[in-house]
Amino acid sequence: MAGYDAILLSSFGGPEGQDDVIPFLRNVTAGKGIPDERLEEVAHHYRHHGGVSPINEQNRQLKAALEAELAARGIELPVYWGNRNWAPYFPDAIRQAHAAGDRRLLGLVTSAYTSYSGVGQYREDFEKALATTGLGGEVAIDRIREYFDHPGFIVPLVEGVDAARAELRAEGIETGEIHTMFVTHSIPNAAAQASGPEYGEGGAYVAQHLAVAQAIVEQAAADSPWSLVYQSRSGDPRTPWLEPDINDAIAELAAGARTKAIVIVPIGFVSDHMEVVWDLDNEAVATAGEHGLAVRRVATPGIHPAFVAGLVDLVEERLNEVPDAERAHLTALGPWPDHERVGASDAEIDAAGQAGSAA
Ligand SMILES: CC1=C(CCC(=O)O)c2cc3nc(cc4[nH]c(cc5[nH]c(cc1n2)c(C)c5CCC(=O)O)c(CCC(=O)O)c4C)C(CCC(=O)O)=C3C
Ligand SMILES: [Fe+2]
Repeated sequence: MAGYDAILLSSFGGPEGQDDVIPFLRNVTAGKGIPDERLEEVAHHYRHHGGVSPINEQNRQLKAALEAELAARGIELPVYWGNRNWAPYFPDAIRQAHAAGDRRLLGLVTSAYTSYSGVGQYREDFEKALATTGLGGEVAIDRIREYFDHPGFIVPLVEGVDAARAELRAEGIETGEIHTMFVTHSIPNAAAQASGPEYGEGGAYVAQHLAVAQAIVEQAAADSPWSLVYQSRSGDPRTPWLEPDINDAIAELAAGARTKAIVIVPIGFVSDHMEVVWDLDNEAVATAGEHGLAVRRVATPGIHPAFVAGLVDLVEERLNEVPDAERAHLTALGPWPDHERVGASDAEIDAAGQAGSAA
């Protein structure tokens, strides 16, 4: 059995009051060239919600749910929580783990797909946090694989699609009149390509989302039209990002005679955070209404028991060093490979441990 001492729940972080909004946005956008206009617009989304992003509370709940599931399975691993952009920050979480004697951390990232934001940047975050704390020779962080096609992630979405379609049919809308619209975060075309050029146009990022949409359509037996669309673009307007935008896609669908309702399925995010409650529940739902379409927005996995259980399955997969051939996955792309360790080697950890106990 591979040795791990603890889980590091790793996330984005969000503001928890009006005074946090601008400092948070400065953390997110440091050196990224987001236009001021876009920042003001995004600040307004947070301001409208009292300056509070839902994401931290969702992570507190996820941490508690993971702890309960681990305890129920008799797995004695503490869960630490660290973020990229807001407290509790990664260096604090790592210091806390180290102080408790925990050295080998298994990073559980709240991001299901391959992208710079979801993978490369977390790796850099871990490296920076180990450098900041000076613990790079004593603490190791292994990261759990991308879990976009793990049943724990897909099953809650299938349930949501089923329920939304049943509701619409109960209102007299026929199956063929319902369009299932899968939506994820737009990223620059070049960034999508860089996520895995061997996967063709749009790289691994687009390939993974298309595969997830297809898997959900199959499992939900949603035999009506569907598409993959994008939300929340930012950056310089002259830079090409993944399209179509969800609002444009809704307007185009409404122009045809066939569609009477859309089911919006946010497959890009693991919880209902600000991009979901603002860009989807506010803007996209309003766009659908303006075009006379009925609309349902499916919940993200959040703390659905199947998702929590799936995450703990992913932890067990690493603890038990389960071979690739036996790893759960629902698309032909999976199981996605594990990542290289960040920080200390086992030999360094053992050596530092002995030095510590000798002192
Ligand atoms: C792929 C992806 C994920 C999913 C994977 C992952 O989880 O990482 C994600 C998650 C999130 N993004 C979030 C918030 C923001 N993202 C921004 C900016 C950007 N995101 C991008 C992509 C992604 N973002 C990109 C290409 C940019 C442009 C600048 C850049 O190249 O980085 C900005 C700046 C303003 C703006 O441009 O919108 C904000 C405030 C929150 C927290 C929400 C809350 O508070 O509830 C979460 C979970
Ligand atoms: Fe983002």
